[in-house]
Amino acid sequence: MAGNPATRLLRICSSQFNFSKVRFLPLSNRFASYCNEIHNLSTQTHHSFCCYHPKRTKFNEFPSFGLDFRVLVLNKRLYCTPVEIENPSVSEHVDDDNKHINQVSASTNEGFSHVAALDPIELYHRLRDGPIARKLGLEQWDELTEIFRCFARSGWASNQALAIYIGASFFPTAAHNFRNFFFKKCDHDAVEYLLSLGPGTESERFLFPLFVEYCLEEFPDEIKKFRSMISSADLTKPETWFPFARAIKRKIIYHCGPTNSGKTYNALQRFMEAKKGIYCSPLRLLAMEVFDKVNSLGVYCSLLTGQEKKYVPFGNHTACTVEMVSTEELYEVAVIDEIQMMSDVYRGYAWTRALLGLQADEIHLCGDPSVLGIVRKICQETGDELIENHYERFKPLVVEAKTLLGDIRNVRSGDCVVAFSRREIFEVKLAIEKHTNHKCCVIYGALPPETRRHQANLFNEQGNEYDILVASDAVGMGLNLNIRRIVFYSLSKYNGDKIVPVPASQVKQIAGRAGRRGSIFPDGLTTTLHLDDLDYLIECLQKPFEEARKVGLFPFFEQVELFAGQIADVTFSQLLQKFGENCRLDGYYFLCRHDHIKKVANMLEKVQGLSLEDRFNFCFAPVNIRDPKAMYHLLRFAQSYSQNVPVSLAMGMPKSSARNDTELLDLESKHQVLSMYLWLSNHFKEETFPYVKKAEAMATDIAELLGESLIKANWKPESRNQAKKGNDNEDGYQRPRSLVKLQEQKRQEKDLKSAEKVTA
Ligand SMILES: Nc1ncnc2c1ncn2[C@@H]1O[C@H](COP(=O)(O)OP(=O)(O)OP(=O)(O)O)[C@@H](O)[C@H]1O
Ligand SMILES: [Mg+2]
Repeated sequence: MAGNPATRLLRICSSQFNFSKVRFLPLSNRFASYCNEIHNLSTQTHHSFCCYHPKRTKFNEFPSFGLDFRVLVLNKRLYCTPVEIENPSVSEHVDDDNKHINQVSASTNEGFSHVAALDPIELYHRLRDGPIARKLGLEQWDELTEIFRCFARSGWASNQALAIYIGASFFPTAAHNFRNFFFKKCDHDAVEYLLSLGPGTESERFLFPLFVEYCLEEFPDEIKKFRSMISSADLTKPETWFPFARAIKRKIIYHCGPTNSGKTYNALQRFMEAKKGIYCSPLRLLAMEVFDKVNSLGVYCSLLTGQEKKYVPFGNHTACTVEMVSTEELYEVAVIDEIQMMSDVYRGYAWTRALLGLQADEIHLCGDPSVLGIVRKICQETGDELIENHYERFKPLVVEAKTLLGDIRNVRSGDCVVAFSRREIFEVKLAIEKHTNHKCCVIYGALPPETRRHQANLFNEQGNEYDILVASDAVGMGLNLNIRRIVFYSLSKYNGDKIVPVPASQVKQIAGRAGRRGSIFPDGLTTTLHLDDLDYLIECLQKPFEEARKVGLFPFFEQVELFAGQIADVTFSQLLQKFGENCRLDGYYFLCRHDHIKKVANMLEKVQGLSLEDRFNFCFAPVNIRDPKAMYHLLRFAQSYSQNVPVSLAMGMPKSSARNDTELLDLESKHQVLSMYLWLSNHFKEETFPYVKKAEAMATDIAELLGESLIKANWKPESRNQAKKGNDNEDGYQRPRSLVKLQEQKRQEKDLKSAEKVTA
């Protein structure tokens, strides 16, 4: 149906129902304009509209809980409350409620059912001012108790109550008091009507408007408090957070396409031509790759990551990690690489912030099409011009149907074997080096970028024996390596909770590392170790990009500080928790997950004397929360900082490269602590972190030791949590098994069992 939601809504109302009154519950800013429009239309259609809100203030003072709104028809009134965009359309709701109305009117023969048609305000006043209770029979009492019990537990009612600033935590109390109020009065008709409806949806919808009136009258303070809290946790309209960027009419160019299609290359061409440019990378390693490449082409470019600043004199260009980008400087050209990361549950906010906040005449976004729809909407809101450039892969990626037949000994020169855990990576390396003549380089997340780069170079260079790369998904984004074929060792990974299939988008990204244009293998191949996994690989590669429905946001410190002013006596971690529960977001934004931040916040709780801002910043330090040593050092750093004493490194330099996996893990851990020190020195007063030079030198040495260790590494891996035992025996070679297949078998067994149960 054409027209905006308000017009559509009104058309539905006028054509299907003969309403005399339409009543709105408090709504969003955006909804205010709908309301006004409905108001105007009401005069044209001769319907009378009663617009309602708790504080009798203007509509445009109401907050939003979403972009769209939900319409409920109750007792011949239309209730509109905002809902998330993916909820069913207006007309569906109206149709549903139409049924309800029909049911209600079908029972109007009963003497009591006229209460259903009463104005809820009128009915509420009747209850409030009426005489004290009539006696209820035991059965009636029980039934009515059950009806109110259902109401107090109703997710629907609790959700709707947010619109009048009854928070989810207060809702049960409010519902309990409302129940007592109702029982005290026990208006005959209302009770009879409720008993005729019984517990459930219909009684909830009958009670809700009365509940609203009751709350507005009884809980003005709670409502006020919740309202202030809500408005201080307002993350709606994030585009307005960057007024300077809004003052510029920016040109956004979306380089949209699959991997290895030249997106970053083309964006970088414009970057290098500009007088001043910034390149935002998802990874330190990729920022370094661009830094090297651009400088080698004669364009002076600096490097900026959380841990390092390399200023190139006279350089007007910077390659940075996306978290580090400044929204205060002016650029001619900015590049935001891997823009689809906006929808990443943990880090998405950094991309969203860059897109909304960058002050640049031209912003080049490179990525797959998954966030194109949202970028279009954002550009409409910011008023920026959007140009879409679509790309195809230079050469198609070919799937090798033969696979490695479950035998890792079938690897060939130029292969990159991808495994999803550190343990597997070393198992693969060990097996390949033991049973073939190949040597392996390794790349995984816990290695410093310098070591990863060193390993990548060793693999890229021809003429040495290191012709196989064994890597984790850390190899997946944007990097250009000399890979002929990507072999998936498995297609399942541990997601922190359980083993799950690797998502299709990630499989595509990783497979896209094979056969890069300009590399010595321009024709890319991909396959799996196991024949059993091949179907899943093909399925992933064929799957169209899924459109992201939301992109990430995270509050600035100032927003958290404002919120903190509304809540007394909570720890910082509780504060973040409460912010998460109460913040308001527009329909296509979500609040990024921050479990790891809360974990750090909890640990730092015992450190006294840190300001809220210091705490906030410490929580973003890059630390592996599962590594107790790293957590211990972070705590120590924070303690020294809070006492304003120079933060020491307190760490000895390892003498030699690792001789076993424990020593390797120790080197990784030590490097991560140094990296954290450097990060903190860049984010806090420099004088409190006086050992930056020493930390840098140690980090470089450890990265080198790690490189040496990896070349020698021929031991069995130990994971940090030595959970599962490997399946290879001591002497011979045992083929690994397909996890996808195992899972599938398990699922089938489970299905079979439950089917047997059913037939039994
Ligand atoms: N027009 C070109 N001339 C020469 N080389 C090019 C050209 N376009 C791209 N390349 C090279 O092809 C390779 C892949 O290009 P690029 O990195 O831009 O791909 P992409 O689409 O960004 O891939 P991904 O999604 O994996 O990041 C790079 O090594 C790049 O230098
Ligand atoms: Mg790229």
